[in-house]
Amino acid sequence: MKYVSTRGQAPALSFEEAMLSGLALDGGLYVPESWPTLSAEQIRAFRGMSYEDVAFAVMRPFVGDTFTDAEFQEIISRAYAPFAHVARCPLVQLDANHWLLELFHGPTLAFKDMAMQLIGQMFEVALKREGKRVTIVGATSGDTGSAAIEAFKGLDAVDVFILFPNGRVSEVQRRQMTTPSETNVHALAVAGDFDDCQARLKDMFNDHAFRSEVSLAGVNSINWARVLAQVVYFFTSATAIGAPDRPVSFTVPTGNFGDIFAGYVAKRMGLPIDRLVIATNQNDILHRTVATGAHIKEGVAPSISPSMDIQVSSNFERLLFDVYDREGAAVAALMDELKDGGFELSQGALDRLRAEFDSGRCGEDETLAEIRAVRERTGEILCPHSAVGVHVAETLRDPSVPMITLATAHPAKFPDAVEEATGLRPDLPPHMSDLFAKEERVTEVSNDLSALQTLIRERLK
Ligand SMILES: Cc1ncc(COP(=O)(O)O)c(C=O)c1O
Ligand SMILES: N[C@@H](CCOP(=O)(O)O)C(=O)O
Repeated sequence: MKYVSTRGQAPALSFEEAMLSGLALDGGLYVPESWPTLSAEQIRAFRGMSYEDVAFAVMRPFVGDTFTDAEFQEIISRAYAPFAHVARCPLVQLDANHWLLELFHGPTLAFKDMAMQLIGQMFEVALKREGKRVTIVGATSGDTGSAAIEAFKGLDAVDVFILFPNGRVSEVQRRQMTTPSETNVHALAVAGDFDDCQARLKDMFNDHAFRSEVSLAGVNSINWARVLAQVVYFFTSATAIGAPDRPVSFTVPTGNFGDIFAGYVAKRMGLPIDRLVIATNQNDILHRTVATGAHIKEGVAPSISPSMDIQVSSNFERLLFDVYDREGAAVAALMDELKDGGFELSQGALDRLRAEFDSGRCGEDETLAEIRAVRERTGEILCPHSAVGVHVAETLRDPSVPMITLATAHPAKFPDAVEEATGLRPDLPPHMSDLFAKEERVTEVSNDLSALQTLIRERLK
């Protein structure tokens, strides 16, 4: 399996090369050159299998000869061992035909662990074998950063720098990033929003001299391996409630479009998904795009679901590549227009988008009301991101088709919003009970590429 850039101007790479290099040299994102498929019989056999065994079967066709089967099985088993739930990500029933997929039982309490724990193991094996050392730089609106730090802290072959928007993550998220004492971890509070952090990260990748000087690597969903690992739970959850013998729909709280793109990949691989529903908070560029065909940036407005405070949705580029018939030049032209504010989808591309995706938006008051309503109706306590998902799912779903909404973070990461909605302040689990007692280590930086590069160079000395 080879990986090609969405902008069509970078060399095709193997899985290992794509994983270790992150962004393509032409500024595009790597995608598989074709979508491998699984038969209905293969998918049906996932029922009753362990998460790890399904993960192996789903991801194997993408990995090529980067890992032997035995090596890959070992990597998967080490990745999911620290999860607090035997199912890794259990389904919880909300009503007769609506389920929550709880993706927050990993060490940092967000769905990012589902992929990041695996990537940590894959990087470790690949770097050891190649005798390489890398500098990981990540951009985060709160959850990717803590998951990356957890997965890579203390590793000899890696330094990890995380850019987060100063003052725009929850206190739990910030402390998860600033309290680890391992010296290979560097938390950088950037004067800007998440889009600024992600833009500076991409600038670093596009500065080819800097990129090779520091052996830059990325673990955001820029990295194909991140998206791939997230495909697995669409299979485990859908087969648990009857796929492939009945179609299932998914609602995904969306920001950078990585998680829902993973659902799209599962569908391309043969999983019978009826609708993929994009759920946004008030930062609703993706909802506006589906509704109107115009993909126009507006400023990021801070919300109570801060991890989705994103207007430049990186992985939307991967979808554009497919809906524009895999023409890199067309995608590159759209990305140029986006720098200047946005673009209009062609009618053909919009039709293809709407053939797969529905979308909805959930405002601040609706988010609080949804947390309250679900608590009263079912006893479940949702984080604000998951509440955005449930609200949109309830508004749009066809009651005759089973709906699975992704619950992307533990409510204790966002206690203020949960308390405002329900009067209850959720507790952190025991392994994080000393989070507020630990000393923080953080560097405040301006939203400036060369300042960031200088800081990274100095820290690496
Ligand atoms: C808790 C939470 N929910 C939802 C999202 C949105 O996921 P994606 O960026 O893959 O669309 C994120 C981060 O992006 C998140 O941290
Ligand atoms: N919500 C994310 C934003 C980055 O997304 P990624 O999937 O590209 O890593 C976060 O919490 O950091």
